[in-house]
Amino acid sequence: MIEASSLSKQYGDMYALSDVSFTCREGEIFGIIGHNGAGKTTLLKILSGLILPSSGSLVIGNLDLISDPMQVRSQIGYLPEESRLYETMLVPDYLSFFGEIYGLDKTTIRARADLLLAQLSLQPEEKRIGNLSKGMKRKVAIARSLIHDPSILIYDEPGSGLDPMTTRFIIEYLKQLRMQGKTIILSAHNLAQVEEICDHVMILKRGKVIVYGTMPELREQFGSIRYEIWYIYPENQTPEIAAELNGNLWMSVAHSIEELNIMTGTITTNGGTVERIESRYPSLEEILVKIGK
Ligand SMILES: Nc1ncnc2c1ncn2[C@@H]1O[C@H](COP(=O)(O)OP(=O)(O)OP(=O)(O)O)[C@@H](O)[C@H]1O
Repeated sequence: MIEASSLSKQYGDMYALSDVSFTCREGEIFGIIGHNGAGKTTLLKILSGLILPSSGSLVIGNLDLISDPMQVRSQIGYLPEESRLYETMLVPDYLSFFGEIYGLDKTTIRARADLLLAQLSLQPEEKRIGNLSKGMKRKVAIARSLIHDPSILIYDEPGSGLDPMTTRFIIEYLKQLRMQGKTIILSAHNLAQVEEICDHVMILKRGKVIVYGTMPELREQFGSIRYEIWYIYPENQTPEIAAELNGNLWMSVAHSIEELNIMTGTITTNGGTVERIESRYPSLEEILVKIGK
């Protein structure tokens, strides 16, 4: 469990983070979203022990990050938004190098590296890192974050700038890691992916938490359900209510059950036949737009 209480980070007079508190349970994927400059990277760097907060506390497992940073760091795998890889190294040597930094023995490093290369479909044996594609480099950075088998993964934009196939691969891999019991905290601009994989989502705005919860909780707080009524109308007749024609079906939107009842009543009274009614929930994107910059 990760427990952040009133974390703030100040640069001069500016607060990159202000009074951020949340709880992340073991084995879940926790998504942090927000517009550019909202404070996501700053928070992820604090969580990974790279920078210290100006105030507040952060307890990871039973350890306090501020008083026991080395111990906490050994449990964390951090994937920065842009990783600097050693371009002239071969991937297995690169992973061995980081395994040694974490104090692992050669046999363990070899076994872990082989497993990670297989899981990530990386067979770049003979290529230097500098000659790999962008997607492969991202996978190497992910392998590096996992070489010491950490229980917590802090990933900054894991799929950014990658083609859809590689992004999909990484999303599926993150789901596998969750099944293995890893706790993952990630930031992402691709909100559809956040909706797909995150158990909890936190929205930051100018360094402050606007809301955090499950997707249904966020929808309840920030968006309202709407109903799409799909119907057939007598030929050459136009509905009395706002509607758009899609093929041979008209579609009108109701924003409450009361409105839905009134609209379906009007449609049937005027000779229309309702084919189906679909509930539409706001997407994370609509919620973020509503919250604004
Ligand atoms: N070392 C620093 N010195 C001064 N200001 C900083 C520093 N690091 C971050 N900031 C500022 O803190 C704010 C939050 O930045 P941060 O990088 O955490 O945002 P972000 O949500 O990750 O943005 P993006 O989506 O663009 O990556 C920004 O205004 C940024 O300019």
